[in-house]
Amino acid sequence: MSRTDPARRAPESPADRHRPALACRDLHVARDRTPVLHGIDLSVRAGSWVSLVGPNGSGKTTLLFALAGLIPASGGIEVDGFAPRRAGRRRVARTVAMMPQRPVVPEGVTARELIHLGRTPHIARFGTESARDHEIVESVIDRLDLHELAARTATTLSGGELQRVVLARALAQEPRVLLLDEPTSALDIGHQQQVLDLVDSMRRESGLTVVAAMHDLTSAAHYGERLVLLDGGRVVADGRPEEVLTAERVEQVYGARVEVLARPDGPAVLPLRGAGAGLGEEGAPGRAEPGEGAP
Ligand SMILES: Nc1ncnc2c1ncn2[C@@H]1O[C@H](COP(=O)(O)OP(=O)(O)OP(=O)(O)O)[C@@H](O)[C@H]1O
Repeated sequence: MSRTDPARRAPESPADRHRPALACRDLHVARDRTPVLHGIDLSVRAGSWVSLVGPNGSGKTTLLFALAGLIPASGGIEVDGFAPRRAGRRRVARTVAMMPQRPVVPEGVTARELIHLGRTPHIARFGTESARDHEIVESVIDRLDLHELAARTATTLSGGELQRVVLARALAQEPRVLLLDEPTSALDIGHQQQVLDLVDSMRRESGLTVVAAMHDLTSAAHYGERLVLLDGGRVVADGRPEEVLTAERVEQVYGARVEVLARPDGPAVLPLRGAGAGLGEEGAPGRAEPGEGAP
């Protein structure tokens, strides 16, 4: 790892580890004049990973946008000691990076140029990129194994390829707080593991604070030391993964029948097939008619 590796940025002191990197109090947000978030209280310790879970439309993206200062909200928000809506855009962007679910990609830029955009808040006005900026970008490309994609036009990348490039842009930003919105939704299982492990190693190495909205409850539980469950724009459970993820709660909130297995890395959530599934279905494995196979 080079000296300019983003993971090596500004190690946190022990005191830093106990202060919240991110906090909101009685947060209310409306989209198109419709109330979406109803009084969210959240305090996230610096250097921790909080997984934000909840059904479609429960308000995860809206909460991430509000925390990043990208949309108006009433109530207090503090990120690394300042209110993002009152701070300048450069200051916010030097502290918070957001990896959106639906990235907007400018026409005609290569993947490498897109990743370089992550350095913008660190470059002086009217200034140019330094050798260090280039080293950071190359280091991120290296860690996410993006060499083969770097020269490609970003709009031609597959959904999963683009998702990794957009994460690279967020990491090149060297944030103290990383907000991830469904960071692995388009990735195969190998790349999911690569991306989540990389973010987790950066969290451990440099005290990066991670808040990640995730639909995969098992990954959310294995990487997050804390789960915050949203439903209808309210926090309905907040705690350690094994406290939040019970089969009863998943059924109540998601309407899903699951089995929750206790695994060494945390709970694993296994969806169960619907009642009657697999009984007498054409070609279903293990299909057996009464009496069939009897000696
Ligand atoms: N720009 C907008 N205008 C109007 N309504 C919006 C807007 N953005 C979000 N909403 C609504 O706000 C609610 C919360 O949406 P949000 O995207 O925050 O949910 P989510 O939990 O991230 O959902 P998903 O898991 O499907 O991504 C939804 O009912 C959504 O339709």
